Amino acid sequence: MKPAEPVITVTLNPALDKTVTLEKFEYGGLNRIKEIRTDAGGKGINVAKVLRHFGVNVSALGLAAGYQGQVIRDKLHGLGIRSVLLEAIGETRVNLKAVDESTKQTTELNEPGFIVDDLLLGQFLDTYKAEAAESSIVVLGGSLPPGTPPDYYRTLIENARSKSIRTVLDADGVALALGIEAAPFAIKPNIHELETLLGATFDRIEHVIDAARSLLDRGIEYVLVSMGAEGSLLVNKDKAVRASPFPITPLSTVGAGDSMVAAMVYSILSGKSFEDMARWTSAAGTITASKPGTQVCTLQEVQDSIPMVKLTHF
Ligand SMILES: Nc1ncnc2c1ncn2[C@@H]1O[C@H](COP(=O)(O)OP(=O)(O)O)[C@@H](O)[C@H]1O
Ligand SMILES: O=P(O)(O)OC[C@H]1O[C@](O)(COP(=O)(O)O)[C@@H](O)[C@@H]1O
Repeated sequence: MKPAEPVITVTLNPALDKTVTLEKFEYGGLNRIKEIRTDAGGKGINVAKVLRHFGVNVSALGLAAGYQGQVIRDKLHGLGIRSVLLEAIGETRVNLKAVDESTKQTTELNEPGFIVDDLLLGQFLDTYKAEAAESSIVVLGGSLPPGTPPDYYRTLIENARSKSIRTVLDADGVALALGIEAAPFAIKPNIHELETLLGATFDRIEHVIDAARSLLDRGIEYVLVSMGAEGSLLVNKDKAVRASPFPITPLSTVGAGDSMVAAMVYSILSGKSFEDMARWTSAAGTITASKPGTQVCTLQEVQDSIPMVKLTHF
C-alpha cells in the first residue's frame, strides 16, 4: 500500500459516546452504573481511528459544536488524527450506550444532534471539495444532523465521482436510500438497514445475497452486509462470501460496523483479494466488538486473528 494515499472520512453528526456498564439492565427501573467511559464517536470518526491504527494517512472531516465538539477535536488530536470539524451552533450530542453485563447486549440511545443551516453546509461543501480532490477514498458515515437535506450524501458522492474518487457510504434510512442513487463504490449496511432499504425481511442467507446483489445493479461495486454475531456477507458482481466471526465475549459492539468499513478501505488501498477483504472486515469488526466502549481494533490484533475467520462461498 502506498502510505501517501490519503483518505478522508466525513462525520456530519459526531458524538461523544458515553458508555455505561450495568450488572443487569432494568427497563423502567433504577440502574446503578458500575463503570463509565467516554470516547470520540460517530461513524466517520471511528473509521478514522481504525485507519490511523492501520498506518493510513487519514483526516476526519465534518462538523462539531460547543464544548463537546472541542473534546472530540482534542481526543482526535491525542490519537494523532488530523481533523477538520467546522464549528456548528449549539452543542455536539452525547450518545449513551448501556452495556448489560448479564446479557452482553448494548442498548444505544443516540441524540439527534445540533441543528445546521444552509450557510454551514455550503461552507462544508467547499471544504469537502478541496479535501476530496487530494484524496483516494472518501468515507461518508452516520446520520445527518437536523436541518441537513436528506440528499446531502448524494451531493457529496456525486462530487467525488466526478473526480473519479471512490466513496464508501455507511448510513441508514433516507440518507442511505438517496445516497446510493449516486452509486457509491461500496456500502456497508447492517442487516436491519438493508431490510429497511429494500422493504423486506430476510430469513435465509440466500435472500440476503439476492438483496445485496440487487444493489450492485445500481453501479455499486461492493456491498458488505454486517449481521452482528451472525457475521457478515461480502458481495460483488462475481462473488458472494460469508464470514463467520470467531468466538468473543462482546464488551461493546459500538464501532464494530465502523471498523469493518475501515478494514474495507484498507483492503481496497492495499489491493487485497475479495476473500481477504471478507476476512479483514470480519476480523476488524469482531475484535472491536470484544473491546469496551467505542475503542477500536489495532492492526496487530486484526492480523493475528485473520486465520480464525471462517469463509463460506456461495
Ligand atoms: N456478539 C457478537 N459476537 C461476535 N462478533 C460480533 C458480535 N457483534 C458484532 N460482531 C462483529 O462485528 C461486526 C459488525 O457488527 P454489526 O452489529 O452487524 O454492525 P453495526 O454496528 O454496523 O450494526 C459483525 O459482522 C461481527 O463480525
Ligand atoms: O449517526 P448515528 O447513526 O446516530 O450513529 C452514531 C453512532 O454510531 C457509532 O459511530 C457506532 O457505529 P457502529 O456501531 O455502526 O460501528 C457511534 O460511535 C455513534 O454514537
